[in-house]
Amino acid sequence: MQGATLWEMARRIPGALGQTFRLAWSVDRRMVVTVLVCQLLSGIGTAVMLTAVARAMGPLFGSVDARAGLHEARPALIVAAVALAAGALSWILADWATRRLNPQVASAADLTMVDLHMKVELSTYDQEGFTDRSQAAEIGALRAADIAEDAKTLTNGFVQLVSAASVLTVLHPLLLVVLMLSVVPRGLGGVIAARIDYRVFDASVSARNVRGMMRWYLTTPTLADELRANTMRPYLHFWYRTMCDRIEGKALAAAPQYLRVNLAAAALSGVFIVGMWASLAGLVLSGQMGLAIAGTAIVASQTAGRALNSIVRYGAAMFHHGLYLDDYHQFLAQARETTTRRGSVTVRAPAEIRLDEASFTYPKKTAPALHPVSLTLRRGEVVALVGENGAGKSTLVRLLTGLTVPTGGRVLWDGTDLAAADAESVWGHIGLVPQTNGHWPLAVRENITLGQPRRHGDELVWEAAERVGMSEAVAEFPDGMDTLLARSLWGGHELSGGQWQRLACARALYRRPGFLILDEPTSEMDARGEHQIFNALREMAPGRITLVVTHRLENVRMADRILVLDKGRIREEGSFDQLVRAEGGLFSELYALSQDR
Ligand SMILES: Nc1ncnc2c1ncn2[C@@H]1O[C@H](COP(=O)(O)OP(=O)(O)OP(=O)(O)O)[C@@H](O)[C@H]1O
Repeated sequence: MQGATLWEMARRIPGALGQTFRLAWSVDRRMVVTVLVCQLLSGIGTAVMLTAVARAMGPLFGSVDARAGLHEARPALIVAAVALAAGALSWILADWATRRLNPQVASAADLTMVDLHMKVELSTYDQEGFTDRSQAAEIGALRAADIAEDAKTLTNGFVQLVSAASVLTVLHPLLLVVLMLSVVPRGLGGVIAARIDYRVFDASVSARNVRGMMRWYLTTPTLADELRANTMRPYLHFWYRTMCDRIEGKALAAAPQYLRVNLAAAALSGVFIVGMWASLAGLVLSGQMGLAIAGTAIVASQTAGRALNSIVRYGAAMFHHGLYLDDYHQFLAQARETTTRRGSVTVRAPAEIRLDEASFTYPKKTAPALHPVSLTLRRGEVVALVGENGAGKSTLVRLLTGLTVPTGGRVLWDGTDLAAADAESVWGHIGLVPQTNGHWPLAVRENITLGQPRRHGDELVWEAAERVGMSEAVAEFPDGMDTLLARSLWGGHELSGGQWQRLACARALYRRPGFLILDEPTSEMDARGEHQIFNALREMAPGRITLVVTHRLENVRMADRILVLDKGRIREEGSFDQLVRAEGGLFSELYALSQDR
């Protein structure tokens, strides 16, 4: 942007028009055609109106008897009035069609973006600048409807201009040249101002992003207790204010630049307008143009002037919004490249999951989070995965579930390499309770069935709630299964931390997956809840592979096998009794520490 010339920038407008057209065409072709036809009709209306006015001017001003002149001009005046009305009607219809089109364009742009976010590989989130680019693209998506509006007014300006300019050229070509000159400075001014605007935005996109993220932390009820009780407000206020200042500073620094550009453009444009009126007067005084024709020239020049103004204004706006639209399209192209596309092999619920020297190193990290690991999990087994913070447990879970592919080695589900398997088919067999689970602002029923809706009744939903000890609580909610779980929304109900965890477990159990993974599922639960969950796991174990990640080492007694992960390596493996008794072992040390609190 810094180095782009005005010409290069002006050249972007057709591109932006094309992008907008394609977007609008993809959502509602009928309305796009309506807008285009109405634009054309409104232009024809203007041309007919101006030609008729030119015809009427002669008898109106040339005749000695005003009554006779009016009579002679009447047919032309009627044509002018009808053309004017038809033009206005076309414009109104175009406006109606755009109003129908715009919300659809806005939703389509937004939906595409949100959908792509949900489809990209997890590693995309680790790419440098991904969140900033996503934020810039979001602005593009928000502006998509504005651009459609700009495009309509801009193309209308062109149609009007062509009509008026043709009439004006027939009257005297000089007038057209001078008129054009009067608008060019404002056009340049508009484009330069748009460039400054975009630069300001671009310079503050990171600060905006961070501020937007922090805003959630400062305003959400989830953190309201912590924020108040720990007197965090003054520092957070200072922090937020600093981000506001940074954004504000960029905008304020640009204000004098806008002033200079606008003043210069208006002054230059004024000089050319005076020039046009002077040429018109000169032509009349020198006898090269009759007064009647001069009258028509004034009407035509006013129309052409208005059209040119709207071309300039909306061209600049289009250019401005088009820059964001560019960000949007660039982001879509990049995000599409990183959507999860592994392979086409569909898998079944796994009877055996095997890691074959699988390792993983996060981008921009030199040390692997997981060193080459080989292990096998079998259907019917309950395996516990333990280890200290940062040992690599969640990373291992992501590999086993195909959420990420290993950077070395292979993960095989019944012999199928997950790197070549269809990711959706893999995830269809998984039930995952992650460390941080979503408190989805949906009804209880949707919170349990989310991801695997079933048509036939609520029986299985209640069963899942029962397994995690939530059925009594749900029955007492104001609307039972229909209770909306979002305190921030009208009529919403809030759950406790432990209840949310129980619901996340219910969701995973309801899926009846082939591979059930629970990552710290009971950290916020009471003893009864914990007991219920582990009972449910044991009951359901025969039909699936179960993996439990936990720091509460008492809980791993129920596991058939325990894997102890240490700094990205499996250090120990065995039953609870074996590991507790192992002299100098990491598990026995951690267990002893947990007993010694
Ligand atoms: N997205 C990421 N980008 C870079 N490094 C990461 C990322 N996620 C995790 N790591 C690093 O990988 C290592 C293993 O992290 P992981 O989350 O797998 O540990 P964990 O055993 O699940 O820890 P905890 O018990 O605290 O949940 C850590 O050193 C962590 O800093």
